[in-house]
Amino acid sequence: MPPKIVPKIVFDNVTRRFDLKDNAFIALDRLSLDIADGEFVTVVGPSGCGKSTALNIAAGLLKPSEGTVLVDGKAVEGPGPERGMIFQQYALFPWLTVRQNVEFGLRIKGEGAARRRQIAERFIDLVGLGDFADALPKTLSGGMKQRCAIARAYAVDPSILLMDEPFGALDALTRVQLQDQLLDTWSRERRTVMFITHDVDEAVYLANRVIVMAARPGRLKEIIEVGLPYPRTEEIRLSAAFMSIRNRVWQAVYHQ
Ligand SMILES: Nc1ncnc2c1ncn2[C@@H]1O[C@H](COP(=O)(O)OP(=O)(O)OP(=O)(O)O)[C@@H](O)[C@H]1O
Repeated sequence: MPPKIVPKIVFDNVTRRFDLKDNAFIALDRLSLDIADGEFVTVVGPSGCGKSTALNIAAGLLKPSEGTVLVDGKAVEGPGPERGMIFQQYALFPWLTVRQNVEFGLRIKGEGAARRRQIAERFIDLVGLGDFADALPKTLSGGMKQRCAIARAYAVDPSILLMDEPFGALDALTRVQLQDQLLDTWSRERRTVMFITHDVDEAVYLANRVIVMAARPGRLKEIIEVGLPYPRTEEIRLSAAFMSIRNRVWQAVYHQ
């Protein structure tokens, strides 16, 4: 018998209610979803369909009302170093330099000074901020701040990246560059990625599978296999095959 493959992340019938004054509001209704080790999934859907709620439950920042999220077969009870989070708002420490921001998680992890510096350097270079290692966040552009946040998340070597609209605030060109950089690192270091976006093109360009959600109550609507080869290139982005998948995702999101 072939060995049983345990998915990296399992949403098992996950419901989250928020208690309002007179009633309970269902933000996420019985979400069940398996994400394989090394897989890149993107999550799209109308505003309020529970995307961030699902991601925050996987991150351990929010408890489900019912159901469980399992990571490597173990129930999530809180945040953990194997899960890195990247948000739309860069969430850098403004009083620390790029290097100090990137070293921050390594310090918590207990890495010594020399090793911290070495690892930070590697990831700062990877995201193209080598010339800005000693700069404070306020002197950086939005794209550069997000690169720094990505370097900080990568540096602690999480096996899972949970990304909540990380490129949402960026201009189109920076966004495309960061998408390519993210795919490049993902293909070399094979992390499992769950990535929320409002941008259908971005969702298709990055993913193995696109998870489409619906609102009121927030729930899984459809899973669309992308099936395009990696590395993804401009040629793929402009191809008829890409367009056809993009149109399917668009229909699923906007004609609910
Ligand atoms: N702390 C809270 N208290 C009450 N309701 C909440 C809370 N957090 C989220 N909600 C509600 O749950 C629903 C799902 O929210 P969530 O942020 O997960 O949606 P989303 O799909 O990420 O939306 P968006 O695309 O706009 O970011 C929304 O209707 C929201 O108002």
